[in-house]
Amino acid sequence: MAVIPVAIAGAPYEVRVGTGLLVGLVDQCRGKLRKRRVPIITDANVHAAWGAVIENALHEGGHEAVWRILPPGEATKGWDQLAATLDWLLAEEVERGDHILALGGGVIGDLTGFAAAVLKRGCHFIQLPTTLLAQVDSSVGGKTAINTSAGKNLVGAFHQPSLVLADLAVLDTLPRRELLAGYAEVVKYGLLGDADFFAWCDANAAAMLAGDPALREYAVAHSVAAKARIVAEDERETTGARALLNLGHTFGHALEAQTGFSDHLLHGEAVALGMVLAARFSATRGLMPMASAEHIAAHLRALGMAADISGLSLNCDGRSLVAHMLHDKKMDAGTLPFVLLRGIGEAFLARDVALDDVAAFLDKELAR
Ligand SMILES: NC(=O)c1ccc[n+]([C@@H]2O[C@H](COP(=O)([O-])OP(=O)(O)OC[C@H]3O[C@@H](n4cnc5c(N)ncnc54)[C@H](O)[C@@H]3O)[C@@H](O)[C@H]2O)c1
Ligand SMILES: O=C(O)C(=O)C[C@@H](O)[C@H](O)[C@H](O)COP(=O)(O)O
Ligand SMILES: [Zn+2]
Repeated sequence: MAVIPVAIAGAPYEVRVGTGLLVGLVDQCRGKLRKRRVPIITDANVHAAWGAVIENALHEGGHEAVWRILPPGEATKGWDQLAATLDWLLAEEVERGDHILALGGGVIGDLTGFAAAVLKRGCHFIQLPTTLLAQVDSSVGGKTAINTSAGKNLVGAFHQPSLVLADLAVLDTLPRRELLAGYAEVVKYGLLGDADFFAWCDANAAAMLAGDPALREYAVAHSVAAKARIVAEDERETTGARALLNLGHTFGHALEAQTGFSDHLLHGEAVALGMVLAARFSATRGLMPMASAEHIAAHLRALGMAADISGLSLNCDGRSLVAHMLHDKKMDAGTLPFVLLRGIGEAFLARDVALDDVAAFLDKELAR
């Protein structure tokens, strides 16, 4: 097992990465489960695949699982399910000192984390991430949120979990499409600040995705360590360090908004496309060779991922995608900083990007 400390001032915690952590859940959570009844929020797919394992683990440890099972999918991360979940937690008489368990992907983690942040002005939660994306990214760092009709993650809070248990065994039941979507957030760490890790991805991603256990553990632990370093430095995205984790997201969130936050385009798929767009846009500004941008696109394509928005049937122009971007949380006094690349492994925050240039660039990409 790899143990990665997340050194948030005032709220440090561990991310444990290994196989079989859920079977030993009560032991892993020692000192945190104060009551017999343990509230767990999950979705129907995860419950079907892993509910019994959790149920048994809690039972053997003298606890009882009390489930809230939500519909799978991005639409769950909204006002309706937040309100209903808060009402449920109140009915279950969850107290501030209790821990709520979030068993699922980023949708469940973001929603549960936000509910925990506002329930009684803040109670504890534990992340049990079950997607590759959630293990390498969303379960770590305390960004919690829901989507609104105006856009992605627009209502939320920074609220850190007390513990993250990334059990690699759960990846065995994850559909290939979800695995690939999660891989986008893995390779992101290479692209934004670690050229050696990108080279490792180039050499090992196919075998890692095919299920090699040692490669999986390395990919997850290395990604978590990269994220832990960044969020410990800039928990609330104020210095610019954490904003680099948004590589591909300004473009990606606009694509998600344009496709109605639906299964048509998963978050990770949008981020993969967004990273290629950020790289190509950087190249058009002379910041990096176009060959490097195309290397990224080719890397994703070789794994079976889409790398071109022209294949998406978006039925829109560049200007309408830019309109979605105006809701981006990085927006600052009328300007929108973009995470661009000076090369693979060299992301930076560009504050001088004209949105007309972005719209014109996107028009070309849509027609590619
Ligand atoms: N808070 C953050 O820092 C952060 C970071 C990245 C992404 N996110 C958010 O995370 C969300 C995407 O998360 P996601 O990609 O995990 O999607 P998700 O939570 O929708 O899960 C993907 C799908 O896989 C299923 N699933 C999950 N685990 C499974 C398993 N082990 N076996 C079988 N099926 C399983 C789910 O039911 C769902 O259908 C987006 O809303 C995104 O904005 C947040
Ligand atoms: O943790 C972060 O910081 C990230 O930006 C990670 C992203 O992968 C994630 O999708 C995040 O939710 C996007 O943040 P947002 O602030 O743009 O909503
Ligand atoms: Zn993301």
